[in-house]
Amino acid sequence: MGTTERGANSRTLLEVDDLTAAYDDTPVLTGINFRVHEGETVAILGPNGHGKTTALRAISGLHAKKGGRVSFDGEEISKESSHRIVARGLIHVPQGDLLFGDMTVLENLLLGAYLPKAWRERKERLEKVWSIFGRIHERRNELARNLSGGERRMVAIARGLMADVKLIMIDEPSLGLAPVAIDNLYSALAKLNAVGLTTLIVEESPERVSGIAEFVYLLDSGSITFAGKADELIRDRVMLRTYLG
Ligand SMILES: Nc1ncnc2c1ncn2[C@@H]1O[C@H](COP(=O)(O)OP(=O)(O)OP(=O)(O)O)[C@@H](O)[C@H]1O
Repeated sequence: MGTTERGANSRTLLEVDDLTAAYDDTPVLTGINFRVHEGETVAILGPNGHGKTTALRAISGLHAKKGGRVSFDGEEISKESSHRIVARGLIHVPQGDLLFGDMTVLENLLLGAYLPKAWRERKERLEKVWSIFGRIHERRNELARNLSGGERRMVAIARGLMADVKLIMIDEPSLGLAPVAIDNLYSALAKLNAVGLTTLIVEESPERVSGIAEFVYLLDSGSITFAGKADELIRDRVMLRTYLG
């Protein structure tokens, strides 16, 4: 189990070494390396189409890896099924909402607690979810299809928190939301860290995550081209112009 300069006292929860992935013969990830330590909020940033979603899908077993090694909580998971990876507590909230529109908010959340331990603890977990996403507590008996885009995004993330989560990976939570909805969502995401959760967020720009991410990686054309603080990346005008336009 390794540590790096940024988290000398915390365990490494997710280790990704030389991960490669492709669609048929087209390479998308050309060997990426990164770490997430227990209790951290980390972001993977980068322009659209450069491999961020593919990286999350490869880690969570939804897309076949070509090569490399992924370890979670001290054990290699490179070859495991997505079902087994979820059971280990590595939860992936994909892009978009993927809610069941004709079910209530509460029913959607309970779907996230489908494994036996999570089901037994569902009441406590709901209390935790309400403490983070107060807005959806007010809307708990509403059909999901009647929610705003920002509320739907909150429910999708909250559903992930109903599982036995050790690390939650959230793919572009701000996608398609109005600025005020993004602000509300990010205020809630800041609380994930406060309740001790470990979070990996994928976003396009460093400004979005600078308030909550302790460490960021820039993914460009399938490679990590920057690793450091979000503020350093924001100050690095050349890097920003080159990669994020
Ligand atoms: N199912 C697929 N089949 C073939 N190519 C794909 C598929 N999904 C993604 N790609 C290609 O793989 C590359 C990386 O896509 P990916 O979705 O991982 O990027 P991204 O950085 O997450 O961008 P976005 O935010 O737009 O999803 C892109 O060139 C994309 O066109």
